[in-house]
Amino acid sequence: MVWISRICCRKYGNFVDNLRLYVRGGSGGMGVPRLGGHGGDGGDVWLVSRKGVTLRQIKNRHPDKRFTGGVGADSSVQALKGEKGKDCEVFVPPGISVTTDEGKVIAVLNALGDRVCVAKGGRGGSLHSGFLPSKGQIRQIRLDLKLIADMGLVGFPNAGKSTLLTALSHAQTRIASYPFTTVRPEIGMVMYDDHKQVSVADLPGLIEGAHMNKGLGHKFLKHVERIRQLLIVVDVCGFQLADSTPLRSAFQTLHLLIRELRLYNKELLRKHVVLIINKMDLPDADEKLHEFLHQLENHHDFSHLLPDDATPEHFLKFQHIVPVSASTGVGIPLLKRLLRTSLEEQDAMATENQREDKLQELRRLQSTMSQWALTGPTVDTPHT
Ligand SMILES: Nc1nc2c(ncn2[C@@H]2O[C@H](COP(=O)(O)OP(=O)(O)OP(=O)(O)O)[C@@H](O)[C@H]2O)c(=O)[nH]1
Ligand SMILES: [Mg+2]
Repeated sequence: MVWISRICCRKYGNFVDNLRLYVRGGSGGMGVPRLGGHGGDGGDVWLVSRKGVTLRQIKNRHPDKRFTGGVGADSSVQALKGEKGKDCEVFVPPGISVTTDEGKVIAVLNALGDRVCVAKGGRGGSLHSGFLPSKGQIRQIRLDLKLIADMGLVGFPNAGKSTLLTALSHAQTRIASYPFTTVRPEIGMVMYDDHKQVSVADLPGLIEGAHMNKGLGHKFLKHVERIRQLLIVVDVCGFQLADSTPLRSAFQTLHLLIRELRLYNKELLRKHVVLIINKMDLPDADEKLHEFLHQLENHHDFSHLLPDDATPEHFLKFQHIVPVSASTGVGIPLLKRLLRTSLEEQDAMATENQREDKLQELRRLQSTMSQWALTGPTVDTPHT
C-alpha cells in the first residue's frame, strides 16, 4: 500500500530561479621598474556548485549582487613578485546555467563541486606592460536554475496539474478554475510505505506558442530539461483558453503540447512519458476517453483533426496511460504506483543498456584479438 506524508511535502516558497550578478576580477598590483619587480595578478571570481545553496540565499545575503576578486599586491623591495589577489568564490546550487548579458552560455554547472571562472583578475604590472597593472574583467552574468525532480507535470492550463499534485502528495498548491493559476514551479514528495519517495514538480501551464515565449514560455520550459520523466496531463474534455479561441479536444491538446516541447527542444521527447487523462468524473468522460484512446492508437488516420503544422514528426511513446480524477481520487492510488514503476523501468533500462554496451565492447575486443591471432597486430604507421 502506498501512503503519503504531509510532513514530507515540500513547497518552495518565494522560488527564485534566475539571478543577475555583477562580477569583476581584481586589479593587478603595480610593478617596480627600478627593481624589475612584477605586481601580483588580481583575484578571479569563480562560481562553485555546492549542496544546500539557493539563489534566494545569494540574493538575500548580497543585495547589491556584486562580486569582486581581491587586488594583486604591489611589487616591493621585500617581495619583488607581488602576491596574487584573493579569488572570490560564489556558491551556487547545482543545475545552473550561466549566460552573459548577450545570451552567450559561459558554462553549465550540473554536478556538485563543478566550478567556472566568470571574471578573470587583471595582470600585475611587469616589463611587458611598462610595470603598470591591468584591470580585472567586468561582466554582467545571469544564472538560470533548472529544477531537478524525478517527474514534472506538464500540460495546458486548467488540466488539473496542481490538483493532481495535491492528491498525490498533499502539497499545498494553488488551484483555481482559471488558466495560469500556477506561476512558479512547486515540488511535492510522493511517499511510499518503504520510505522511498518520488519528487514531482508542478509547472505552470503551457499554451500554444510557449516555445516562442508566449505565456510563461521559456521560463517554464527550461525546468523540463532536467526532469527525468514527463507526466503529461490532459483534460479528457479538452481545453479552451478563452471564448474567442478554439476548443481543442484531448487529442488535439496532446499534439499541441508535444509540438511545443519539440519546438523548444526536441531532446525533451526522448524522455520517458506517462500520459495522465484527468477529469474522468465529468459527464461523458468515458465516451471521450474511448474516442481519445482510439485516436491515439490510430493517430495517422486522425491527422486531419489537427491544426495546421501540428502533426508531430515524433509521436511520443507513453510508458503508461492512466485515466484519473484528481478531484474525486479515482485512479490516484494506481497512478502513485505507476510513477514508481515507471522510474524503476527507466533505471532497469539504463542498466540493461550499460550491460549491452559493455558486451558489445567485449565482442569488439574479442574479434580484434582473434584477428591478431591470424595476422598479428596492425600498427598505425605515421604519415611521412
Ligand atoms: N471535475 C474535475 N475538475 C477538476 C479535476 N482536477 C482539477 N479540476 C478543476 O480544474 C480546475 C483547474 O485545476 P488546477 O489544478 O488549478 O489546474 P492546473 O492544470 O494546475 O492549471 P494552471 O496552474 O493554470 O496551469 C480547478 O477548478 C479544479 O478544481 C478533476 O479531476 N475533475
Ligand atoms: Mg496549476
